[in-house]
Amino acid sequence: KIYEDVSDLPGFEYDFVIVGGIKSNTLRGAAGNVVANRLTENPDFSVLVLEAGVSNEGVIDSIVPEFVEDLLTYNIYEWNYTTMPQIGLNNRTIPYWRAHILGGCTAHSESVFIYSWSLINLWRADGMIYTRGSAEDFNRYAAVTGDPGWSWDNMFPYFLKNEKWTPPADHHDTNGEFDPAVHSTDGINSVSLNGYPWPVFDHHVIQTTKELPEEFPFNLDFNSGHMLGVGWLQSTIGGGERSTSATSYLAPNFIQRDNLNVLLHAQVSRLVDPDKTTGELTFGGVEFLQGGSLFTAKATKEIILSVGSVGTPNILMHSGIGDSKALIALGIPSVLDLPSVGQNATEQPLLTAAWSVNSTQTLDSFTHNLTRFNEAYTEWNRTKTGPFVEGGVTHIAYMRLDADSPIFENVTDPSAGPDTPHIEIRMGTGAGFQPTSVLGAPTGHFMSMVQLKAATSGSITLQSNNPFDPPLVDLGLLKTDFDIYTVQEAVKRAYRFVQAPVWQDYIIAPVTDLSSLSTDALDEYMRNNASYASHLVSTASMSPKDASWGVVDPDLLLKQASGPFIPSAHIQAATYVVGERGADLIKERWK
Ligand SMILES: Cc1cc2nc3c(=O)[nH]c(=O)nc-3n(C[C@H](O)[C@H](O)[C@H](O)COP(=O)(O)OP(=O)(O)OC[C@H]3O[C@@H](n4cnc5c(N)ncnc54)[C@H](O)[C@@H]3O)c2cc1C
Repeated sequence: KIYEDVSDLPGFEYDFVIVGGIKSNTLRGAAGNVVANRLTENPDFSVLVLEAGVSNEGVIDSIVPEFVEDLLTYNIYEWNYTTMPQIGLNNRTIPYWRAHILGGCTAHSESVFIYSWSLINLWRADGMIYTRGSAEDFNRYAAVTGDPGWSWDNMFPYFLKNEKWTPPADHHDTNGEFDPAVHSTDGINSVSLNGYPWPVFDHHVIQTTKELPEEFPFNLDFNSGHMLGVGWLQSTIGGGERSTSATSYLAPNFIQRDNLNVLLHAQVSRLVDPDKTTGELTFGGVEFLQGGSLFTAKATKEIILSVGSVGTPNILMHSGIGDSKALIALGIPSVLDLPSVGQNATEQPLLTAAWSVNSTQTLDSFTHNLTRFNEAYTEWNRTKTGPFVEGGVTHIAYMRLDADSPIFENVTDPSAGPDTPHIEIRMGTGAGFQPTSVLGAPTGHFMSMVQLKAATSGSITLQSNNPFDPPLVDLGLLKTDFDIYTVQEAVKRAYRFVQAPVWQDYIIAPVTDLSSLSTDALDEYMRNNASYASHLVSTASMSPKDASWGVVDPDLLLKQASGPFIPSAHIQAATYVVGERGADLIKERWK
């Protein structure tokens, strides 16, 4: 059952208390709901999920795939963080999106509409993109943690357990657009190919893989563990609606379980009642705030912290778990000295390139024209079909830097292996990916590409001992030579992509000609325009049981004394399977 008011809660003691869940209308908060669903499969377990955010029920921007970023502008669905000045971005501070809604960030990812001059400008971030990462990514997790359970072969069944492969909204023939052998129709979370065709643009992309097959080979399915090449986008969308961890794992049939309780508007401040008498540190429960009052929920078996990569270190540090010197300096008594808490914060930088095009078959036709926008919305409302059933991206290209790239003279290759990309270029019709500041007046028809990859390192730290003050978020964007080199190389690849003969009559001109910029000028452009992919990881990193670094052990248990590796992908799929395996590990401990 989902409760809005603490006074309706059946009690304050449960077997498991899960902090952080997500409801359906935004795009995040994936893992907590997965664990809640799987634990309550056992009717003997009682579970409480505490979620600070609001309900996703009926939040239209979290349901219509095309409205992906709207929620980012509505403050109640957002934690409203702002980053620290980013040295690599010429000291810019930027808003850092984190969902404040049931379903977490899976419920609030993509599109911001700003209505002005009767035009609709769209600045698209990211959303619903379903990419699992490379087999090598997972095999590296297994090797680094010393637990083969995290290998690709062992995690693959969890992808199938999570995923419910669904026909696209337009029911088009999907033959040749994915590999059914690596998908499952038996899972919980809907995944589909795009459900609205862009025949002209689609043809140009696929034709490029034929005209430039060496640099841009076609990849039937980048979710097979082998990501390199250009493939059709897969998204967490089903029946023309966004699928989130709240809509899938907390769907009505699951939420009716008597042993599953979800309390919204419950912001957890810290873990309470630390006890070291048995030699092992335990906590008795969690303290949370609702309606101006503090309450405590007790867990008799386990507390599961699943509050995302900003929230998790924040709660740990306010509970006295972290770098003890830094905590004591803020007046927080140290309970466990774990200096890795909040460190290694790893994000993917993102830069956009856009071109005006000689075609009216673009998303701009709908987003720049209120009449067509309303027609499309009406179609979506009536039949869950039309251009609003997807987020705007059509394909993704994954590629590696050349093995003899000069950057490797001084930097060790950070990728997980030779079958793992350094660069992602995702593409689609429309100026949607282009910040309006770069585009100017967003009239006309465009196509755009987004480059991301690389790995930066920042941190989540505290500004005070008040758990309700926002933490300090440093993404460390574009701080390293490798990141700068890789984003520059990604820009060059994007321009080489559109040099395939097929684009000749289609492209009119780049919005900003990045190919004509000198290395220094491109560097400056990146620093002034780059953003992030919303893929923060590693702030509570996993390490081998006996390692002196890290925050959790390979069983996902907080370690006494416990290297950031971001998957070469968007990260909701990885989050879902960590939740799935995490639930199995907990069930195993308590069977
Ligand atoms: C704008 C955006 C777009 C994205 N697009 C994509 C994409 O296209 N594809 C993809 O694969 N990934 C995408 N991601 C990333 C993906 O959504 C996240 O990796 C994933 O949701 C992480 O899940 P999580 O459970 O770790 O944390 P979150 O999703 O952040 O969930 C944490 C939950 O905990 C709650 N919480 C936090 N603090 C507290 C507290 N103190 N007390 C109680 N509750 C609390 C939050 O409100 C939230 O509901 C996107 C992320 C964003 C922000």
